[in-house]
Amino acid sequence: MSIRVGIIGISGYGGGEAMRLVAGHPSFELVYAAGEGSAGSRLVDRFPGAPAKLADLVIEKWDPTALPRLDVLFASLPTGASADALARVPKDVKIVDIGGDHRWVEGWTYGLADVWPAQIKGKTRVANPGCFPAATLTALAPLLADKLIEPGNIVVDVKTGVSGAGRGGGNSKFGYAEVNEDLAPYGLLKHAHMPEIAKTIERLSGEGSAGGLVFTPHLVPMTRGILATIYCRGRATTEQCFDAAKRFYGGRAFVRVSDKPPHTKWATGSNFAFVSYAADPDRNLVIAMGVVDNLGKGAAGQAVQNANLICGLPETAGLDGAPVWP
Ligand SMILES: NC(=O)C1=CN([C@@H]2O[C@H](COP(=O)(O)OP(=O)(O)OC[C@H]3O[C@@H](n4cnc5c(N)ncnc54)[C@H](OP(=O)(O)O)[C@@H]3O)[C@@H](O)[C@H]2O)C=CC1
Ligand SMILES: CC(=O)N[C@@H](CCC(=O)OP(=O)(O)O)C(=O)O
Repeated sequence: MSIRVGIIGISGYGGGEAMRLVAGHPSFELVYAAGEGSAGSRLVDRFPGAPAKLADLVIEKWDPTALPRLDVLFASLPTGASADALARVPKDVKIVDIGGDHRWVEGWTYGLADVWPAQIKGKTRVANPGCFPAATLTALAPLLADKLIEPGNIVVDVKTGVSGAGRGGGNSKFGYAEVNEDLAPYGLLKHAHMPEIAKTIERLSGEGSAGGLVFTPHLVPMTRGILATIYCRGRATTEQCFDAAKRFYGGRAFVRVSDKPPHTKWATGSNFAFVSYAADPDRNLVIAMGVVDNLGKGAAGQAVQNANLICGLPETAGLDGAPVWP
C-alpha cells in the first residue's frame, strides 16, 4: 500500500529535491504539492524534467485546513513561515519540517538521522537539521560520544554552495556575477545555525557547555555541497578518531568514514555524509571534516530518511541512488 505524501514549498530547491526523491521512492506517492507564488502552476511548468506521473499535478495554495488525506507532509518553507501553519495540520499527518522553525522545539524531535535513529522512529513531528549542522554534527558525533574532544572549544569553518540560499533567495548577492570567482565569509558570530549546533554538541557530549563554539560559513561559487572543517581541542590520535567513527557508524548506510580528506563532489545528489579526521596529540589538536550535499543530507535526503524512520520503512528506501559524478 502506498504512503500518501505532500510537499509544501515544492517549487523551491529543498522542495524540488524532495519531489525528486519522493518520485523515485518505492512506497511514497506524491498526492499534494503546495506553495505560494507558484500556486496554480503544474509541476512540469516549474520543473520541465518532472517525472511523467507527476507532470500535471497542480501546485495548490498552501492551506493547512484544506489538505487531502495524507500520511506524511514535508514542509520546505522559509524559516519563520511554517510554525503557525504546521500547528494546524491534523495530528495524524506525520510532518518532517525541512525549514528551521522546529529545531529543538518542544514537541518536535531533532532528526539527526544517522546519529540517533532510534529516537526518531515512531515520532510524528520531526525537525530536520540545518544543512551546516548536518555536515558538522555528523563529523563531531563519534568524537563527542568517546569524549575525545572538549565540547566547549570547537571552531567550525564551513564552505557552502550557493543553492544553500534557496531559489527564492533571489537578491543580487546570489546572482552569477556576484558569486562567480568569489569567496566570502558571512554570518560571523551570529549565524542562525549556532544554537542547534551548540545544543546538539551538549547532548552528544553529555556534559559541559558548548559555549566556546565558533562557527563561520563561507559562500563559494559552486551549486551544491558543504564542507565543514572543524578544529577541536583533544589529545586523541588520528587512529583513535577513525576507530571512534568506524564504531559509531558501523552498519549505518549513509555515513562513509574516509581515510582521505573528503570532497564536496563525492556527495552530490546523494544522502551520503563523508567524515574524516586528522589529529596531533602533542599539539592538543583534532581536525574533523564533514561533507554533505546541502540539498541531500542537508535537506531533502535526510528528510526522506527521517520519513522512512517515522513510517517504519527501511531507512534507505528511495535513497539508494549513487551520487552524480563528476
Ligand atoms: N537550500 C538548502 O540547501 C537548504 C534549505 N533549508 C531550509 O529549507 C527551507 C526551504 O529552503 P529552499 O528550498 O532553499 O528555499 P526556496 O527559496 O528555494 O523555496 C522556498 C519555497 O517556499 C515557498 N513559500 C515561501 N513562502 C511561502 C508561504 N507563505 N506559503 C507557502 N509557501 C511558501 C515557495 O513557494 P512559491 O515559489 O510557490 O512562492 C518556495 O517553494 C528553508 O527553511 C531553508 O532554510 C534547509 C537545509 C538546506
Ligand atoms: C548559502 C546560504 O545562505 N545558506 C543558508 C543555509 C540555510 C539553511 O540550511 O537553512 P535553514 O534556514 O533551514 O536553517 C544560510 O546560511 O542561512
